[in-house]
Amino acid sequence: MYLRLGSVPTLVVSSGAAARDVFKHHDLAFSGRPALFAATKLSYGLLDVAFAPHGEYWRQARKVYMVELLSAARVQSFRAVREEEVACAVASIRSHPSSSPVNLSRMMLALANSIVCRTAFGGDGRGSNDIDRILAEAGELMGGFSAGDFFPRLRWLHKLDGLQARLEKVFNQLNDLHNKVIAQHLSREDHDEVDMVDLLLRLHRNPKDKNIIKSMDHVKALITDIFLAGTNTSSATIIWAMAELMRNPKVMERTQKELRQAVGYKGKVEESDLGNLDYLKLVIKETLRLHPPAPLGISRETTERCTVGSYEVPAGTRVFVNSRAIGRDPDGWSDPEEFWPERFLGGEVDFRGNHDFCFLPFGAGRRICPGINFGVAVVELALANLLYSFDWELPSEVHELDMEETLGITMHKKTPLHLLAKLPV
Ligand code: HEM
Repeated sequence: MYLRLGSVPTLVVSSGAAARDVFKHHDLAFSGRPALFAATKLSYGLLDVAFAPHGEYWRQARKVYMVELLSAARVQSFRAVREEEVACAVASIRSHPSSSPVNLSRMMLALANSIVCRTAFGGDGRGSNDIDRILAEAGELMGGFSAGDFFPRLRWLHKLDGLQARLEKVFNQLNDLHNKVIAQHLSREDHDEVDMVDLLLRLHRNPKDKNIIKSMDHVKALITDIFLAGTNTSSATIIWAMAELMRNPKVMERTQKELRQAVGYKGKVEESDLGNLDYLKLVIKETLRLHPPAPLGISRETTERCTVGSYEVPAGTRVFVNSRAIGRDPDGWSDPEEFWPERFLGGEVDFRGNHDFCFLPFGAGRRICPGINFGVAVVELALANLLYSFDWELPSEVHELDMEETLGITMHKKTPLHLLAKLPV
């Protein structure tokens, strides 16, 4: 679909066939990102990965993520943090009166925030309402509408409409938070537990890598990315999965049966159990097909002119890959609107867009999400423990769950998910 949004030519990729053409034949040309108003400020002038223009800095900074911060081994090293935080969330649900519904949406966002906070900043990650508030505001500004992004010549308007002032305020709060955390890290002695700030400061001190992490602004920008890309996406996925399971009791029953048989009576699901939970993994894939938490990804921009199908796409075109529409494309999926995890049996469809490009919850190509291991680890462990530890019921006044979605960079369930948690008999 080709549109003109304001003065910006815009292409929306909304079928598996079009996505295949883009990512198989033109991935390089589609690897740019537009320099959006809020993102440019909050990323310290595009020193992050998610919004950095395609080029040498982005390549090197992304390598820092892939090798140092988000590799499978590094994600594994944060296992204790995930297990402790999930256990804490389960304990808090247990202590909640069973006759009153739990606000799972709020709880899962707090859980994702604590996990990301502890892996990035160290410490206990809790009692950080300030961080949650700053991140929520920053995320809202990143995903919100800004006229200057569609009429670049009118960016000066944001001095008058309050957007610039709001952005400055949130940026300063974020920056103060980073300064505090960095100062704490620089002043402490050698210690065993290593967090992401430690790793980036080490790279900053290492002369070999000095050309990548040149300044503290680079450290702050890379950590900001992890927060903004890693919290809402994981919590939204857990909530959509729980909502679908409530609407599909047979799938719920099968998932819980698998879990309780595989884990037995030990009282909690540990990461070492996840390898035996094949059906749970199908449920997560099916959730991401129907409800990709970043349904339009992060907007891209073509770096050169190219031809997609029979259409000329000029350089500088803004591009959205609509993974929500692609996941429901009737040419790629039978009964696409149905929640049916068994469709993924056989396992050849993975998260990396290798199924005729009909399943792209993490994007595809050079700019595919580098946080897949991290995000999936959080979603699997949290969901497994919620389903193992409790039987879930709708509050008596709710007869059917509404599945309305929010608009924005992250697609949440519009009304928070409130459920009754019962201890299994
Ligand atoms: C369920 C969880 C997640 C989903 C569904 C998700 C989805 C996405 C999507 C759709 C993109 C855009 C890719 C593209 O342009 O093709 C993206 C990019 C990105 N994600 Fe994720 N994400 C998740 C979790 C995470 C986590 C946990 C982190 C970090 C800890 C992370 C970090 C990033 C970064 C840095 C980018 C930008 C990559 C680049 O521009 O090179 N994401 N993600």
